[in-house]
Amino acid sequence: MSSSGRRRRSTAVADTTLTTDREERDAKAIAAAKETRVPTVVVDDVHIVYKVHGASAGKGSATSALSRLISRKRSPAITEVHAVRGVTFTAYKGEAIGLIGSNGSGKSTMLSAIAGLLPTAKGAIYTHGQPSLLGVNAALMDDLTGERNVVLGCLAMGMSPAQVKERYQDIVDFSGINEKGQFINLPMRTYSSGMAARLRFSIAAAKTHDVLLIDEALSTGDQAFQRRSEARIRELRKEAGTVFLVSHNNNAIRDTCERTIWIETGELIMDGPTDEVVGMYERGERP
Ligand SMILES: Nc1ncnc2c1ncn2[C@@H]1O[C@H](COP(=O)(O)OP(=O)(O)OP(=O)(O)O)[C@@H](O)[C@H]1O
Repeated sequence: MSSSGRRRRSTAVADTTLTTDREERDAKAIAAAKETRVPTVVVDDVHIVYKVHGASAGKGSATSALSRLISRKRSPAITEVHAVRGVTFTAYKGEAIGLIGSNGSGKSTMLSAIAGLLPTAKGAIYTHGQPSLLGVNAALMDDLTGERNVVLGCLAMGMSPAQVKERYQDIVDFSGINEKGQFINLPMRTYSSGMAARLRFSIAAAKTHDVLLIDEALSTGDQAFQRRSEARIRELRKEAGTVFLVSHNNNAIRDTCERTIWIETGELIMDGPTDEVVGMYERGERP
């Protein structure tokens, strides 16, 4: 065999070992979570429907809006978007669960509903403890400095001023915002979208959450930050509750979550060990 052939084979052997290790880890984690059996989130046949007002308003231009005003025509009918269709699953304490699926499949909608930000049209969601949604849109104030946002964000999460003082430097260091200058003293509007997302993640990750819902936060940081945040998610999981992670980065899902739920057009396609589910998703297969 040529040396490159040998190299290829040894890489393949290493890959298989990695996969087997991961499969073993995932199976153990799922079994442990089921053994302790403390359900943290129960999603029972949930349907979520967005109601879009004036969606069929013709061209949607200023002229057509003005002509509607002048002619006093009633606003057009409400259009419904059925984003989640009969999804059912139970999450247990200590689990980190990945949510995957193509664009518009309903992942973010599902997270918002678990966080209690969207009502269900049918079915119910029960949570044990307080779910916290950490999305790329989590509210920080653009005109305030990073420093003020850290303080306000921590207070808003229920930390005491003394706890904020104690954790402040760790949060700034974790975010890496100051790696390229004293950005923490500048208004948030001067941050790149990646920097802002890193700061949001760092603030939310400073606290132990009962149920932490993370929407795409990991894909915005650079490699070093992604590694730090993956390690922090593992810690958070140990410390307390359940972590949900929505991401298009399958490697982040593989490294962070032992269980994955695959949603497509609002329906649950598969729920099981990450390697199995992500593997099928990547191969374009269906169970
Ligand atoms: N505020 C909204 N109003 C109306 N429809 C919405 C709204 N937000 C999402 N939708 C629709 O709901 C469906 C699910 O969207 P959602 O954002 O949950 O998907 P996603 O899986 O998170 O997508 P992506 O991977 O692109 O972030 C899509 O058809 C989308 O167009």
